[in-house]
Amino acid sequence: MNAPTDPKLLERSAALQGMGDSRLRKEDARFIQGKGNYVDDIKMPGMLHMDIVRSPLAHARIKSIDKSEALKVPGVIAVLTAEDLKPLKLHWMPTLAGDVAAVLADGKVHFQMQEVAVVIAEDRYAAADGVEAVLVDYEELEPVIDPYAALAPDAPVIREDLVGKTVGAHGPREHHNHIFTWDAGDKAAADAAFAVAPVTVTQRIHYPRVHPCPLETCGCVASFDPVRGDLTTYITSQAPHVVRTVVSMLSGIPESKVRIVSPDIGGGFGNKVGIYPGYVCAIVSSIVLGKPVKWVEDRIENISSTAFARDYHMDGELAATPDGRITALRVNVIADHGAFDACADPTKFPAGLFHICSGSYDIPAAHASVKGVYTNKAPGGVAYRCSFRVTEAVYLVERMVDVLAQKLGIDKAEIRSKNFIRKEQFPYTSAFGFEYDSGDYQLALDKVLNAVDYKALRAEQAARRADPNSPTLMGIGLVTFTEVVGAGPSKMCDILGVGMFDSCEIRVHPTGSAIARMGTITQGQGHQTTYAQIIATELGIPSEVIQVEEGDTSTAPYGLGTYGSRSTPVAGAAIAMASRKIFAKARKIAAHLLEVGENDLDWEIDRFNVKGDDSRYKTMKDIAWASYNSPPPGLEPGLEAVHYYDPPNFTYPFGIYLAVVDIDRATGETHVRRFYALDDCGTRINPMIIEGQIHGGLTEGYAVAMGQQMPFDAQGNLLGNTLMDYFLPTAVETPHWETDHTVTPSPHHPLGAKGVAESPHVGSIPTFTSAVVDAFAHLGVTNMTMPHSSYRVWQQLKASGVNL
Ligand code: PCD
Ligand SMILES: [Cu+]
Repeated sequence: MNAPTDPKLLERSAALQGMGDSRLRKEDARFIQGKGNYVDDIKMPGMLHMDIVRSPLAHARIKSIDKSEALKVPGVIAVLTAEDLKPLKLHWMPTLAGDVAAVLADGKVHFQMQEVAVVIAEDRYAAADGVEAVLVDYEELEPVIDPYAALAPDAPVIREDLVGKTVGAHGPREHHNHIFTWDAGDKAAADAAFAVAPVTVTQRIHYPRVHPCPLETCGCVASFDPVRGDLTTYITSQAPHVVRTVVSMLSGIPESKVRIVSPDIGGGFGNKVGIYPGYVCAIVSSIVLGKPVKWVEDRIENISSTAFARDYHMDGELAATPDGRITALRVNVIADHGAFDACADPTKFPAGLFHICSGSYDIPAAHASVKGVYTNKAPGGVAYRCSFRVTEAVYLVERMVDVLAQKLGIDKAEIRSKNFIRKEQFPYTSAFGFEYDSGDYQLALDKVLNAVDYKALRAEQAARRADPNSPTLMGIGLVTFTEVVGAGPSKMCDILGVGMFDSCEIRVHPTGSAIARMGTITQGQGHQTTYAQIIATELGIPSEVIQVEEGDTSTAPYGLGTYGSRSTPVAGAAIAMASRKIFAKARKIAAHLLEVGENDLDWEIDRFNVKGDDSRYKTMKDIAWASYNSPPPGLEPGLEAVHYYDPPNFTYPFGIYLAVVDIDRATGETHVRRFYALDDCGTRINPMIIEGQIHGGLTEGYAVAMGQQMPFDAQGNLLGNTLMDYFLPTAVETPHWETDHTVTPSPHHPLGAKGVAESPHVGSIPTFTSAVVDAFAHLGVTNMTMPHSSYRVWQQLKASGVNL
């Protein structure tokens, strides 16, 4: 469709608020009035409250649990332990990664704050008092905190339930604390390239453990109806249909009698993909007691026991020619998965999509190996604003390219440009076998370098370095990343056997408004706004009268949910395809009404015109009415369609990020002077929402790079599980963001759109590190471990002898 120029047509097109329009968010009218409806807002008659007894120790045997005092607390109705769940075979549950996790500790605790027992009471206060009164007698065991130490031959056995199990869900296990070893690429080819390489660099890079920390913590209200035998659960889930399937499998209740509803969600960020013991216990309690049971965790519980992210210890190596052409990449990772392997990845990918670690570069040979290890820490390994370990992969390759540039004395921008996959090489198959769909990296890089006047920045930096009295060190960070999002083609991606397609159902009503439902679920992304825009453009119905619903498994078609920036690549495509089914039927109806052949019609914004005579037309509104009133003979009445979209490939959005920092030589404080983010997500549906998503992702990237961390002491105590310690930037700390874009459509997506929401997180974290390290580059520093807090940067200032 060509963009109209005629003012009347422009007006008609603008009235639709379709794709490309920065339409204001429809959901905000409710949110800014405090009218959101979150899990904790849900109250049901007779509802009981659950609270959890948690382990103070990281590794211990449970000698006894005494419930008697707790049961005397007024209002306490029941206390459940693993012993009570055993007859139901629910004391352990399967994880998404093919392991099992304790629902309630079965004889042993494996991490601090692990769930040991639950207390059900008439109100939240009584439940908390009950928790205090449960007496658990522990026998301390030696905790295993360091993942390298976990692999020592004589390391304590963490998972006694797996003793003697030599094969796990992802292949052989070589040690009692080893989970899997995953390999990708061609080891022989990479080794051969290294053997003859004139230049090689190596670097150990730790990406520390962090937590997604959404503002709303996790929780649910489970309500089992003993008369009808059906179960409704309101839950903070990014994947309600998957929860329904799992709940049915675990409970034996037919899936048709299980209804899962994700109401408004106060941020997900990967933290709300998995199934937590609290959910299972609330559901079991509701079934056993025949009453609704609410469980909502508090902040400390959220940070210390629900899914963490990252914790990758990476050894990277690059081989190159003396002029900076990369010839091979090798990487070995020790992945600390905590006590249970509960990573939320597509089933066949224990290390997620780490294969993207060859980045935006045409690297002929590459090999990656990831070893998963158990430690006495909370389980997780989720995609915190990242498409399954893409953040770790991008961090690795971008750090390595900087290290190589430094060794060779080549500028960061130049070495990247030299190794880019060229525009004409797309579709490009990487050494790891991923087929990149489209990109134009050089165009985007040039745009950024011009926008910030890179040459002038480097000149300023040189002058600063030459001045021994300069109060600050100046650093320039540059990252040119590629992501892989839109899981995914069901030939490659599934969750517990269910292919990772997504779905859309659209019904156009007689008066021309419509309702659409998808298998995804917004957590703040604005799907109600943007999804309507796709339909508006496809069908010529104004966005304003298109109602978008998600998150209720009783009404929405089956879908795999929202995470990994998959909604636009997968559900977005399903929306386009469902619209096109309706469009095809509408054309038939229009031809019938106008008494011409279908080929004699032209589509124009919101109507079919008779070719050559646009005084004869039928609008989509006319057609909707006719479809219920006078459909052509032989055509069934109504105007609706369902589409399940199985994408042929992932989409590969990319970006070029540049940061300028000034580090105070006295205090180590890092001031972000400039942050320029150019993103390319193909066709853009709502530029304003994209900008908001980028601001959000950059802010979370700033949080991770500059302050977030989850340190453990030798006993396995998590130091800092409140927002006093765990860094969530506010408007005060957050730098100013400059955004820009190029548009390289995806050739295989019906709209040309790629995902965007994770890019700013994935791309910005290595940019901050690149900038901070760059401030010290002239002093021989090649790497610094996040977070780059003032204290740690100050330590580097001292170590480099440049503190004031
Ligand atoms: N091309 C394009 C793309 C896109 N878009 C838009 O934007 C958004 C986003 O998208 P995407 O990218 O597709 O994504 P999604 O799927 O939807 O989402 C997801 C993401 O999202 C983000 N963002 C956000 N926001 C908010 N507010 N909140 C939240 O929570 C969140 N989260 C985060 C995360 S983390 Mo993961 O889960 O970790 O994996 S993943 C993630 C939406 O609305 C859409 O429509 C447009 O417009 N265009
Ligand atoms: Cu990830």
